Amino acid sequence: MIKVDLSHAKLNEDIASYKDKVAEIHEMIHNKTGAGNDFLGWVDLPTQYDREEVARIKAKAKSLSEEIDVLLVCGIGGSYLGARAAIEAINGLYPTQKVEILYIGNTFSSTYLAQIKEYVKDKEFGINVISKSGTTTETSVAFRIFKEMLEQTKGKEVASRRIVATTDAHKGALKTLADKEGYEEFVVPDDIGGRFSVLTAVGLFPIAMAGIDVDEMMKGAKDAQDKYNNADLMTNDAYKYGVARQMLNKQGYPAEMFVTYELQLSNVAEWWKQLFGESEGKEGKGVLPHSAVFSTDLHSLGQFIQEGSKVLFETVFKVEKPQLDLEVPSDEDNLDNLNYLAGKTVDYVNKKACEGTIDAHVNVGGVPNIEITIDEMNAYSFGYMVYFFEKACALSVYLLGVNPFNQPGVEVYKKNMFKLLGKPGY
Ligand SMILES: O=P(O)(O)OC[C@H]1O[C@H](O)[C@H](O)[C@@H](O)[C@@H]1O
Repeated sequence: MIKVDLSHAKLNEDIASYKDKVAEIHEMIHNKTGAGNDFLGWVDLPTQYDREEVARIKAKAKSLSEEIDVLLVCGIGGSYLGARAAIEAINGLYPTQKVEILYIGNTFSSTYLAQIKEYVKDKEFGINVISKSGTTTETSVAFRIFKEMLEQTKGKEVASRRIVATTDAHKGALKTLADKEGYEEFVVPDDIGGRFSVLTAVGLFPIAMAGIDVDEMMKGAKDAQDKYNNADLMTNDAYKYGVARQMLNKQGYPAEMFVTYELQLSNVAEWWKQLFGESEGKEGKGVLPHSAVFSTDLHSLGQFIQEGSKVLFETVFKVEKPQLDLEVPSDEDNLDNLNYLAGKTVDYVNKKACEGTIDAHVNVGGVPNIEITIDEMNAYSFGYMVYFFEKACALSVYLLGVNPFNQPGVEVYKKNMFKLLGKPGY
C-alpha cells in the first residue's frame, strides 16, 4: 500500500545504525512510557474505536444529508485539517456529491466569512462545530455568526437539528452549549490531540457527510496499525521515513518540502504540516515543514529548489494510480507540435514530470529526496496513510528528543490577542 524509497535521500550514514534506538522508541510508544504518554490514544484507535459512535455518525450523516445542501465545518487546526484533507483527496476539488462542504472557523478573515454568509443565504445549510477545547476563538466567533443566521432564518428547532457539535465528552463551553441546545454530540477522546484526531468523530462526521465510506477508512487505518506495529526499522517503512528525515536534519537540512503531483492533495500537505510542525517545532529544534504541489510550483518554487540555498530536502508523495485519467488528443495540423504526446494519458505525462524532476533536483541540484508511494487514493488508503504518517511522526519526534504531543508555543499569540481584545482576565 505504501512504499518508502530512500535511494535518492543522500543519507551519509547507514540507517541501520538507528535500529536499536528505534526498537526502544517503539516500545516507548506501545507501552506508553514516553513524554506526552497520555496522548497516545491514536495508536490503538483503529481497533479500539467506539463502534456505537461511528454508527451514530453514519446515521446522523444520512438524515442530515437529506435535509441540507451545504455543511459548514467550523473548526481550526486539527479540528478541520484532517477532514478537509480527506474530503478533497478522495472526492476531488470539484466533487459531485450532494452536500457541499465549506470551511469556516479557520480564520478571522471578515471578507471570507461575509462571502460565505452571502453564498449560503438562499441555501439549506447545517453546521458541524468542532473543538476539542471548546473555547478556540476563531471557531467560536464563526459559530456564533452562523448559528445566529441559522436560527433567524429557520427557527430554533430546525437549527438545533442541523447543528452537530464535536467536542470534549465532559467539559468546555461548547459542551455546555450543546447540552443546553440539544445538539447531536460527538466526542473528541481525552487521549487524542487535535492533529492526531482525523480518525475520530472530528474527521469522520464531515467525511461521512461528504459521502465517503468511513468504515473503509477505519479498515485502512487498522491494516496500517497492524503493519507498523513492528519494532524493526529495516522492515517498518513508517519508521524508515521518520528516521530518514531526522538524519537529513542532522546532515544540515532544516526544512522538509512535502511534494505531491495532485492538486487535490494540497490539504493533505496542510494536515501533514500541522502534524509534524506542532509535534516537533519546540525547544529550538525541529525540521520546518513546507509543501509544494508539482508541476504547478515547479513554475514558481522550482528555481529555488534547483539552484537556491541548500536548506531543504524533499519528501515526494506519489500516488501510483490516478482516480481519473484522460488522453492527449491527436491534431491534424499539429501547430503546437504536441503530436508526440497524442494518445498518451495526462497521468503518463505527470509521472514523467515527476521522474524528470527527481533526477534534476537530486542529481543536478543536490537536493535529497525521500520518495513515498501510495497505490491509490480512496477511503481505505487515506485511513492507511493517516496512520502511516502519525506513526512516523511519533517515532521521528521522539528520536529528536522532544515531546510530540504538546504545543505550548501556540498559546503565546493567543494571550497577546486576548489582551489586545480586552478579554476579561487578560
Ligand atoms: O479543537 P480546538 O481545541 O478548537 O483546537 C484547534 C487547534 O488550535 C489550537 O490552538 C492548537 O494549536 C491545535 O493543536 C488545535 O488543533
